[in-house]
Amino acid sequence: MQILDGKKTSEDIKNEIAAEVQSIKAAGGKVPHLAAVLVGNNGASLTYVGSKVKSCEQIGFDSTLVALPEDITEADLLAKIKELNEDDNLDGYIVQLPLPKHIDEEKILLAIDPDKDVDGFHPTNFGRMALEMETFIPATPFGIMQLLERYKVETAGKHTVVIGRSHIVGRPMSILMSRKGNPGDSTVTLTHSRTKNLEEFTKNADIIITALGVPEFLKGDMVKDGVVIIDVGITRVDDASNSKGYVIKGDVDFDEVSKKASFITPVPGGVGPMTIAMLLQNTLLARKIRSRK
Ligand SMILES: Nc1nc(=O)c2c([nH]1)NC[C@@H]1CN(c3ccc(C(=O)N[C@@H](CCC(=O)O)C(=O)O)cc3)C=[N+]21
Repeated sequence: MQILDGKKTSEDIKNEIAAEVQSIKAAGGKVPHLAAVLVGNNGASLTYVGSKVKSCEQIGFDSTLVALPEDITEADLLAKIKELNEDDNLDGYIVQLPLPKHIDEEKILLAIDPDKDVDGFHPTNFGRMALEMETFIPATPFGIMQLLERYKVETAGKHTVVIGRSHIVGRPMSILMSRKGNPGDSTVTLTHSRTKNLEEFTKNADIIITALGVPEFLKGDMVKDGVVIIDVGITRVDDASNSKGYVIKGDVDFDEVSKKASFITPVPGGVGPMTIAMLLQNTLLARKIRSRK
């Protein structure tokens, strides 16, 4: 069994990006600039946005945190987005999800300039991804593809079972694994909350990608020997014995499933850190595309 080490791999990727930033600078070019829009102050969102800002500093990007009040109106948020779209000094930005209930998420995502949409959530970019064109691949799925590539996990002709059909993880993951190329060329089954006899699928899977948010859902008797496990679940579970007051749990019962797996991602330290690295990779791509224009 081999651990797919997202912490280490994300550091490798960040070092590669940092080296590119140095050569951009040496050539007198402009360094990439990423902004994150955060509405309200949800604890997990704050942690995540904070580590993005820290990573930007670490690799030499410019970064801006746009913190807005929980009760901002949809019109004011749209005005802010227009401002970011028009800011020639900014290469890419993300609007941290979920947004407060009084704001229409779809309306916001549609307002983001696709050229600055480093999350890859705009329909233009999602469509480009499905059509195998150059675009911003959503960071979490992109990070998973990088882990599979860098650890040389075989995916061609394999049966990949994705659990969960979210627009951010499950749905794009199912598309990426079925695309031509390596990693890819997989035969994909996309399962979800209405799937009957889920175990029939997981027991026959060569690769399982879970994005469910149910701690330790996937048990040892639900998988076959040699399976490849990608655990995208991150749920904070209260734990008074921990100094933070919580522990982070994945969708996979790691103790049980790791005994049968050929490769497995840990939680924490698996897919999570990769998400941040790939957001930075997308921002570098945004800078390159803008410098061509
Ligand atoms: N517009 C937008 N784009 C996103 O990509 C996006 C989002 N909104 N909203 C929330 C989710 C979640 N997400 C995570 C990224 C990294 C970790 C991460 O680094 N996790 C660490 C643990 C961090 C901790 O202590 O909580 C790990 O797994 O090792 C977690 C979660 C990005 N998301």
